[in-house]
Amino acid sequence: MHWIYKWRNPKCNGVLPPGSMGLPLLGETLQFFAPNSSSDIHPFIKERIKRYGPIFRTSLVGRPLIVTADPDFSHYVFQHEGELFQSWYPDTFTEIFGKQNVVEKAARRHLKMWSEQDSVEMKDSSATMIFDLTAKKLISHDQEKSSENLRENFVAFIKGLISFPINIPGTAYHKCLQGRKKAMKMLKHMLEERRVTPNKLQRDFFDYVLEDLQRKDTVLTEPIALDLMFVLLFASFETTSLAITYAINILVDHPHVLEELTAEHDAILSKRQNLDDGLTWNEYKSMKFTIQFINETARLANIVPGVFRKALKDINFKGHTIPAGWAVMVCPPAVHLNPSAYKDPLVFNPWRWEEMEQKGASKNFMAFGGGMRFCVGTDFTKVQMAVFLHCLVTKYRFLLVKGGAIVRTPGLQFPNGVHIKISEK
Ligand code: HEM
Repeated sequence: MHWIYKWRNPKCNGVLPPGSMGLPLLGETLQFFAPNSSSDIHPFIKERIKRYGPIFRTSLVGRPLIVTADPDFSHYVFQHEGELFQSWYPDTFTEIFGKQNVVEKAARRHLKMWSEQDSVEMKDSSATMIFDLTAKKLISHDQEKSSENLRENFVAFIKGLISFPINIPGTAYHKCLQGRKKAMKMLKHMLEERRVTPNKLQRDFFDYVLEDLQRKDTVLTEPIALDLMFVLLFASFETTSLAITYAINILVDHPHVLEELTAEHDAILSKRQNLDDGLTWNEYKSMKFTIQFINETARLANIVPGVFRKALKDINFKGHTIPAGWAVMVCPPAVHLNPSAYKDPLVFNPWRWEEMEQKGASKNFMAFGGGMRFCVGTDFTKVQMAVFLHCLVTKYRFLLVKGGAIVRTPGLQFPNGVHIKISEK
């Protein structure tokens, strides 16, 4: 009884935010992961905001946690990185790579291939496209030629990312650790090979990292460099492919949006002298509606349902105390679906971005995080999506053949896939 009492009433040198710690050990994990098919704020969060307000406590996967749906507190968490809060992810700093013609070539090649099939499942196919491209640019990994399945290791890693830390064979956590271990082993092996035989013909991001490792004034160490490669590969392919799939799903359902998008891209081609030339940076910069469309996609897709931090000290905010050591989950969907920030928040309306901030983070838009750890891949993702959409709408038409339903667990999922038929115009 004493133990249960202590579980339900954790120690705090002030006033803990209201909420329930759920069952001993399990906490409220099962409710958090319960699938939900609405696009609205996940019922786990919505019910608790109603009951306790926008900052509440809970326990997930064995950890005490403060959830914030409060724009001010979420902003405060992002702004005090390193001082009051610390990320749960490995420390990395990086620079993003890429020339858009590489992206365009990949998009054209894949679209052509897909148009020759009866139908394609967008989530899997776009993940393959993005992973192939990123893995090639970062580490010259060619999935088709390699005997090892690097992507499979990342999929296992992602699936177990938020799970009970029980490391026995069969659990998602165990598979996650194994996935990371195998991927890290492959990366380490590559690094050792590269040291012996540097890549001279076609340099990739790994070569730049290796070069930096050899400099005297570098802050990089081998483990940091390997972590960096791992984080970049992991962060890039699942997120962007979900965003592309969500975008296609939207276009299928919103012909007037597709019409305006197509008009913008047709206009780009009509101004170009040689149609075979690739997209230019200026053309990308002129894609005003496309960027509004991408922002609205990021707002409603809510690909990252929670951003995690750990409180470094006791923190007092708006009458609540966040005890040192507790985890904090900033909840972007609650901010993105707040009717006082977005009129009719569940309606897909890219035109609303005409009056809103066009890029970056704000208190009301945190699809890519905020503060010091703001997503380094934001611009790369936007370029990738814009180039893909350009290649798609200028040359192809598409229709949904099967699937398209959305479930959140609470991460975005397409349980029956999004099967589309693509054909040349
Ligand atoms: C739709 C696509 C994407 C979404 C929604 C997204 C979302 C996010 C969010 C919310 C964060 C903040 C995490 C935090 O504060 O703890 C983040 C960080 C990060 N993202 Fe992305 N991301 C996307 C694409 C990418 C891509 C394409 C890359 C790399 C090529 C990338 C690399 C990173 C890295 C390395 C960080 C960590 C930065 C740090 O910890 O300092 N992301 N992303």
